[in-house]
Amino acid sequence: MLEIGDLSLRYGQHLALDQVNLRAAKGETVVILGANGAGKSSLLKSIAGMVKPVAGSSIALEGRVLTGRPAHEIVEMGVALVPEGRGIFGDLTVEENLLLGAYAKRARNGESSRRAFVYELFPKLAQRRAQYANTMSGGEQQMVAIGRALMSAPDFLMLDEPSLGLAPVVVTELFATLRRVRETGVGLIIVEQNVKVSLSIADRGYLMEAGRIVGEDTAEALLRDPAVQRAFLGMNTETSK
Ligand SMILES: Nc1ncnc2c1ncn2[C@@H]1O[C@H](COP(=O)(O)OP(=O)(O)OP(=O)(O)O)[C@@H](O)[C@H]1O
Repeated sequence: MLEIGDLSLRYGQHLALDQVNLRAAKGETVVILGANGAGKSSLLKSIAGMVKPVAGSSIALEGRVLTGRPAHEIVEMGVALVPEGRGIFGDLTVEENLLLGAYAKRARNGESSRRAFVYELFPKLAQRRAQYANTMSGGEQQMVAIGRALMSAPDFLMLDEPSLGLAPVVVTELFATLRRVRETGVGLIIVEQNVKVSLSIADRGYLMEAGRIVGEDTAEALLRDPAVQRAFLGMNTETSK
């Protein structure tokens, strides 16, 4: 279980996260919804150790404290982030990018079987393992980013806007693949603007507004929630009733 308690984050005077509470279990898929600037990326970055939360915040994995640890230690403890914009190395090949993901000590055993799993998940990467990452399409680069994160043998995989800039058919494929990742027992925490497709593979979701969690429910209930439909699914629930 990944447990976040009273997590707050400041950028100077700006309170980007205000006492956020959230939990996710291994094998569970949790989606975080919210408008631009709600704090979704900041939440993932805090968990990943890329920004430092306010004292009193708590982030724990199976009871072990993650708060305040550097990013590489958090990867070592089993939490990996696929950042917004992917963060892959364009002048390295697909395979070199994947191998960079396996630097964690926890990933040294079973490195070749994990690589085989990534290539099975993304056959296109297998065909193009020697191609430079910056010559790949947006969807393929997203596969490289996810593949690289999986190479660290995470218990929890966090994804920041994985569908950004991808064609609808590519998004559908990507989420089908994430469903397979989840079947391996990995917990998924997904920040997504594509609410319908992300809730369709999720177990639960959280709603964020101005740095706070303002709602939490099962994915099914959120899909039916008029407030979610109005805010994120472009439905006019006043007239559709
Ligand atoms: N490095 C930073 N310095 C100062 N303010 C920041 C920084 N990063 C984010 N913020 C601010 O913190 C708030 C939350 O930003 P964050 O990127 O977490 O939101 P988000 O929900 O992920 O939004 P988006 O969907 O647009 O990416 C915003 O008001 C943003 O302007």
